[in-house]
Amino acid sequence: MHRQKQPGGQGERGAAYYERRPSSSPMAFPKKKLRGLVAATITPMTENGEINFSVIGQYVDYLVKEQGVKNIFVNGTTGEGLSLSVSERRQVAEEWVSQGRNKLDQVVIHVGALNLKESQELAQHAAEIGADGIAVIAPFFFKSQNKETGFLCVALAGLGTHSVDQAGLQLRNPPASASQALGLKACATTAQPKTITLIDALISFLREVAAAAPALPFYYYHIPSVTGVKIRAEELLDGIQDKIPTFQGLKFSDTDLLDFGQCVDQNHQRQFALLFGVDEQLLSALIMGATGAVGSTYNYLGKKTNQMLEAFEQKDFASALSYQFCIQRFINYVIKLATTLASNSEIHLPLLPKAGIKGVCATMTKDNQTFYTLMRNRIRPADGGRGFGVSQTKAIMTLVSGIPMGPPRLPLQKASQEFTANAEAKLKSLNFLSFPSLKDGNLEACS
Ligand SMILES: CC(=O)N[C@@H]([C@@H](O)[C@H](O)[C@H](O)CO)[C@@H](O)CC(=O)C(=O)O
Repeated sequence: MHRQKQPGGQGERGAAYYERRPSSSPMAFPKKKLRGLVAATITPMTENGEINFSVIGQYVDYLVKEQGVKNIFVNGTTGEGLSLSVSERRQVAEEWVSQGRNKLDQVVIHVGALNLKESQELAQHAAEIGADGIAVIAPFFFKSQNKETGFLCVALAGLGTHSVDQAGLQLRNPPASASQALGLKACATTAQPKTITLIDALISFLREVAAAAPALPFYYYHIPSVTGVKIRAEELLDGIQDKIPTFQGLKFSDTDLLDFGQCVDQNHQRQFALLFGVDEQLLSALIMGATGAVGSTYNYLGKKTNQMLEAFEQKDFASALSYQFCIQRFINYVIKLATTLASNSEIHLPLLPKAGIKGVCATMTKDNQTFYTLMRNRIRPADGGRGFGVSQTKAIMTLVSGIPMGPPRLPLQKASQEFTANAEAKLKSLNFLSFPSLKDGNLEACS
């Protein structure tokens, strides 16, 4: 990033030191492609839930010096972007850009929101403060839907082109009487159904946001488990640059490797950055052709994951696999731990002792066992639907980095002390608190 202090910046803080790039100027291609690890940054908070800007400078240094991570993704899922006000999102973006100057390679700001105006405002702001890219999730309250909009009537002599839809009717095969009533006699026989797909509608939204920052690379942030917008990313990619000229890539936070593989397969000219977002499966995605990765664990397992990338690069697949398995052991442990603790603390049933569900089940009737199993499977932390969420990431990062990340915003709940103690013991047993190399004989620690 090449930012200079300049007077007249329009940052939220009225700061005079943000380089301004006119957001209407065309993007200077080719821009340096986003590669390698990208940490999905946490938004540090004080114990009373306010943003703790004071530690962001220290956080940048930690990522660069201790984890070897020089790209960041701000205000995403891990950063609780959707739990912050627009004003807070602007301030957080400014602080990361400012603190990252001359230290970080790329700062991508997630500007997705439930409404277009806010997204556009944030996109424009990201351009003004000199961010390196913007990313957008699919809006998930009013989701776009597949919709047949009616009938395009083609080549109607004497009538021009009309559609039944324009007249407010949505009939699949309009009877002649309907067409006659509309004065569209020829339409009934020449009409073609016109379908606006969910993807078309989503792209229309994304295009409008991208247009608000035409000088910035644009990334689509695909995270269907959280948004519920279950499109196939490969379909979105088809011809995308014709529709969004600033499109530069995809952040793929999903486990569907068929879909991801097909994204890579159609990226013939290798023009897009295809960034994988499921940290525990990164090696599989690298084999498929991922060009980089965005994730929460790179905040504190960046060094370990970089070792995996290096081994992969050198075609030392056995070592790469060992690193991936080590990382999986930790993530798998945390998923199970968080899920079990959530079950124990959220079900207030008289029979539940400290021993946990397993212990209870041994002494239960079959019906009760089934009930507990059902409850256990239903209970998940609110963030992401699985055991690994923002609360856990904040607790682990605090532990590993020593930088206080604070609690998450409501409705998320702070991870319990029990969680933190167990996670710490696991990190120690895996030697993850000192990040040694596998090649130095630490394989045992991971096994
Ligand atoms: C659902 C979720 O939060 N996924 C994480 C992963 O990094 C995830 O924490 C990790 O793979 C552990 O499961 C990222 O994809 C999210 C992310 O990049 C972001 O915070 O924007």
